[in-house]
Amino acid sequence: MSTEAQAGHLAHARYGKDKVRVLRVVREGKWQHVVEYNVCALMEGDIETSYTKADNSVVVATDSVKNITYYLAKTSPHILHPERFALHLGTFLVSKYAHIHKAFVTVEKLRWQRIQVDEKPHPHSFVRDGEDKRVVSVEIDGTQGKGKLTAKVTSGITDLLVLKSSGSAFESFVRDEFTTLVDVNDRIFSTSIDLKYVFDPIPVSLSLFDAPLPGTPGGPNAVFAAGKDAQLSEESIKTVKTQGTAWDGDTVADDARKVTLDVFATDDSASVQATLYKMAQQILTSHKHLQSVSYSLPNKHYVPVDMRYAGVENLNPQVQHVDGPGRTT
Ligand SMILES: O=c1[nH]c(=O)c2[nH]c(=O)[nH]c2[nH]1
Repeated sequence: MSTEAQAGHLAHARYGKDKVRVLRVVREGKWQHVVEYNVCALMEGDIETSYTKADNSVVVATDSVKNITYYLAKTSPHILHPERFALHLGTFLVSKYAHIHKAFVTVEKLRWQRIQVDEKPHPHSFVRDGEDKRVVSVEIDGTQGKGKLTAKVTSGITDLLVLKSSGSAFESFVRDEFTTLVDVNDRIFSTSIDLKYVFDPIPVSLSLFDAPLPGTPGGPNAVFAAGKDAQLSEESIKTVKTQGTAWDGDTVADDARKVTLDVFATDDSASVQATLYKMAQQILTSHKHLQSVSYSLPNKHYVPVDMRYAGVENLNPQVQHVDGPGRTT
């Protein structure tokens, strides 16, 4: 909420529930799938009087928002796919409550990868193989009418920690009275990568989540009516004309992570700026339904230790210490 101090009126109101933690197991015969999400679901609409007149009749309790999140975590056929789950939850909130006109859902997906036993994936055992998270933010806009919902989806990665011990230089930058940094043609490059990409907006409606997607025999509802946990099979998703859109967020996410790591590893980096741009260009070139890509790569500086105190020339530096972060976006 914000109020304008002088006029003393309500300028903006948005509320909901944050940090709803969901672990969902989907059983498919011997194979089990798990997702762990941190969910934030916020709403806007005709809710001003709850702030200005203590009128709780317009308040869907944040506790109910938490319960809806768990309800859809149990029943949504889209639960294993963060973009589609976030779209379902946001669409549900705006569709169910006449006076709620916008929903803002963020889903953070933690990494649980299958444990490989003797190089074979285990059916129900998983390992946290990195602290980076996939983050999906969805805005459902119902201000043009409940029959005309549109969704803006921004996805990405946070906290992807990387380091390369060679293949990075930083030379020929502005040199003046404020410059103390020396040119280096071979340095450590380490950073915690944050990536965001914005999909083309898509139309949504609640029936889209319940009815079969085109090319999906029987549709998700049929499966749930039969009392089974299920997901849309990957095969059926591929037949749907959704490639590269927010519906297909898993494919884009896998590729974006791969491109990020590949370019980081293989680029003969002239600077953080130049490497970052190459990553973004590659993602945009191969994903036509993305409107923009942005990266943040705060440089984690490792500085060679001057070891002349011990009579040691720390050349081709093998001992380095960590300096505070620069920030490049
Ligand atoms: O790749 C870099 N870009 C910079 O802008 C910068 N600034 C700095 O001090 N070191 C680096 N490295």
